[in-house]
Amino acid sequence: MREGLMIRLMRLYVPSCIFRFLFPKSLTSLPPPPSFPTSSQRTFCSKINTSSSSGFGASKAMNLTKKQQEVLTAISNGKSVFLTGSAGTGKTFLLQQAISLLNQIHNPNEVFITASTGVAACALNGQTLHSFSGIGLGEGGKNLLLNRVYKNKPASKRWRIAKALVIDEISMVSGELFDKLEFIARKNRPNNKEAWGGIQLIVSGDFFQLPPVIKKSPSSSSSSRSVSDKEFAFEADCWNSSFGLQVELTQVFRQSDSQLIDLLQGIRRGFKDDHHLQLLRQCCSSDESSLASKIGSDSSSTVPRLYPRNEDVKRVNDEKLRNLGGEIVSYRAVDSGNEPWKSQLKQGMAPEELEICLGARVMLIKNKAVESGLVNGATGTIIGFIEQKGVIRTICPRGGLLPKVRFDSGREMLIEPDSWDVMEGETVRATRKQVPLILAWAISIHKCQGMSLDSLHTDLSRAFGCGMVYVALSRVRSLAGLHLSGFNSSKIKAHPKVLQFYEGHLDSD
Ligand SMILES: Nc1ncnc2c1ncn2[C@@H]1O[C@H](COP(=O)(O)OP(=O)(O)OP(=O)(O)O)[C@@H](O)[C@H]1O
Repeated sequence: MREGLMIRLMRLYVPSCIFRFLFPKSLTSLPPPPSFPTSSQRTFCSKINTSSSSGFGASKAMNLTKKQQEVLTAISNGKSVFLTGSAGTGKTFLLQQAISLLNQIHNPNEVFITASTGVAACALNGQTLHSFSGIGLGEGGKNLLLNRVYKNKPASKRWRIAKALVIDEISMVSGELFDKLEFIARKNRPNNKEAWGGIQLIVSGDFFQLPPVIKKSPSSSSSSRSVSDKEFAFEADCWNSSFGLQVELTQVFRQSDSQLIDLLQGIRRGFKDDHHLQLLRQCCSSDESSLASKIGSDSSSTVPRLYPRNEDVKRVNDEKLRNLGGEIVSYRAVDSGNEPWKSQLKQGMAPEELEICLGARVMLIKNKAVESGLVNGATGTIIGFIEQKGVIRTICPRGGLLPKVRFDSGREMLIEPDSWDVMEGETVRATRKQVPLILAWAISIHKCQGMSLDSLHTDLSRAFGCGMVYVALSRVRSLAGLHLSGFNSSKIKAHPKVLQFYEGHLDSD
């Protein structure tokens, strides 16, 4: 870290011919400095337009809040940071800024971008935490996992050379795993006795959102230590020594309606306030026909349905597609690269096979034209298929038939294939090429974590566990766009340990 800062400072103050002589490699690998606003430009809030863009991942010209700025300053000072906050407070947005900053401070080949889920990893062009760390499924004691990493040469090299490690969606990493990874980091870096062997750690997520999937061992008896002892990462023994700064962002950008923000803050904490329940009941429409009579059948058919379970998502999308009765056009993804990175492509948003037809409801899963709102999460309808020369023939049927989408904003666009990389430092390890669309009549709540939607309908009758209701509801931008069915206040749940963790000791704005 100190070396990176020194290079940046010298770059500012040393004549370029001398700098090039001193750091021939660094000079070519360091991109221009980050363009986040300086402290004198902290005129946030009033300049923010929260309603115009659809989807997530759009990086418009925005000013950072004081807290967001502080996080970047701490990172450039070499601190390890835990970044949290409720849905829509800009964690992902800030993480993207942090990644470009880290890539300027360090050699990008020594900066590793990971996430606990394939969807989140693909969204950041990173790899899953499991594939980065070389621990396989992560089952077994820490020494067993360490030996597995020692035998995996590329993985132990990653641990040795890492200067910075980014972990997104930390809420889905258990405390048990967090401790094991810290142990592996330290053992691979014996010269540095600090936590994580001195790797700068940038961790982001909201523990009130989806929790880790804990496999209960069938052999565990009451006397043996349960796997759920350290269920959440903040319960890890090494948690506090891992960070120089733990920050909670509190300013919500996704929603601007204070009534909705207040309602979501309550649900996040598992509160069942009468006033909030009353508001939610007003959003209920018992079935599809009552939703249609409430908002009109044209509008109701375009509202994405969020379901807790994948089988419901598949059933609804298949049913709606077949009901249109049009000729199905299929797009088959082309994958390249080696294992284990290639397998991670299957966990991302881009489907192996995309089946669509005229009239199908679709969602964009890549930013196409940020300035016109054609970003990740924008929804629309297929209005035609047009033959195009020069596209990847193996993906597209009949040697180049591309789908044309009319987005809900009114913009139309021919959607060309795009690519998703699994990166390790600056090296591309695997790539999927596919048309960047998914069917959007229905989406799973797990996959929509991170999205912003103008409207949604969610059937919560099969919701399970803590945080699921909160994740579903917090995707919407306004109360007018929120439609519910199967709602039951008993499904609003926050974990008591999470509540306790957020009480007090985080630095918030
Ligand atoms: N400083 C800012 N000014 C204006 N808009 C911002 C700012 N920070 C973030 N945003 C916008 O707020 C929206 C939500 O941000 P983001 O998706 O990063 O939130 P998040 O905390 O990651 O949410 P979730 O937990 O649901 O994934 C995005 O449209 C983002 O561009």
